[in-house]
Amino acid sequence: MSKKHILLLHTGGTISMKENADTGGVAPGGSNPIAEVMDLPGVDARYTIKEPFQIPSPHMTVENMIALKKEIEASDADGIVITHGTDTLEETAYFLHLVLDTSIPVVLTGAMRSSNEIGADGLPNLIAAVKTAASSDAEGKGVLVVMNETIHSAALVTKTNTGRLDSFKSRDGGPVGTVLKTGPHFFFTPFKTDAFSIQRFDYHIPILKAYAGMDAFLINQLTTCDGVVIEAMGQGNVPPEAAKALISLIQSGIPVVIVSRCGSGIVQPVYAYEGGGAVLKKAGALFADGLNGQKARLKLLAALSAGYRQNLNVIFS
Ligand SMILES: NC(=O)C[C@H](N)C(=O)O
Repeated sequence: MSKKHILLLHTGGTISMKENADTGGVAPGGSNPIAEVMDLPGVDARYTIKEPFQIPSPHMTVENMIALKKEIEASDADGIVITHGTDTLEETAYFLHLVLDTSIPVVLTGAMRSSNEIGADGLPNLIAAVKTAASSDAEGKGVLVVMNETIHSAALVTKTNTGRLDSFKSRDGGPVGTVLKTGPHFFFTPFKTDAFSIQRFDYHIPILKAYAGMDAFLINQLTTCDGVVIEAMGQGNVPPEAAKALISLIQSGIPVVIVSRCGSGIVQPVYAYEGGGAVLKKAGALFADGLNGQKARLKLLAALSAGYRQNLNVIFS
């Protein structure tokens, strides 16, 4: 059998950084240490290696994500691995999950420790990601994230811890698989919706967080936005003054998407008191199931870009 052809796209992040022995600071050096690794032990594949950019992932933009989409669409590889900073890895993974129309494996990975730190996880993560991308078992599963020998769906995974190697978790749905010495082993196939055919992406969609005593001040500044995501309390509730301001945004035609600040669980229009989810829903707020704020924002952006402005209640149902 011929070797699988893997397109490796390096974008930066800690996986490509080194710790300065004198200052302890972690930053990109002159060259990307992970891009120099050509011979991955235990993997039988051939590679095309590209480095479209080398940035810390807090610098990642939707434009960068679109550039990755184009690289993937232009490639004839059997599988794609993207190395990425972990801070926004889930956002790039989820955006690609929403907009790519492909069944080949697309796997993102990164590192919690830079290449010369004790316990550096970049190389083992890269090997596990390539093993996954080279497996036909990974086809048709949407975009995957491989960290710490665990395979996650881009739709479910989030970074849960600032520094631990096991930071990436799929809190509600659970991981979709694990990477063994022999290759990936899947527990189930994650649900994947049709790809959004995006046109433009210059939308202003801020994310707000609800807090006890939240008033209208911040929300009233958002009258020129294309949409707002609010990390509401519990199942999707906000304080009364914040609710009034959100409802007036909705009435002026601005989509308002409700997620929960809990970090786990599904938002539901349960509570019918002032500011409760049932009242917000009745006023036209959109509920984003179990998505976190940063993913709900990308879903709204993709839906607006694909022309679903009048059907957002179908997309967020
Ligand atoms: N572990 C990491 O990659 C974090 C880094 N700040 C980044 O996202 O670029």
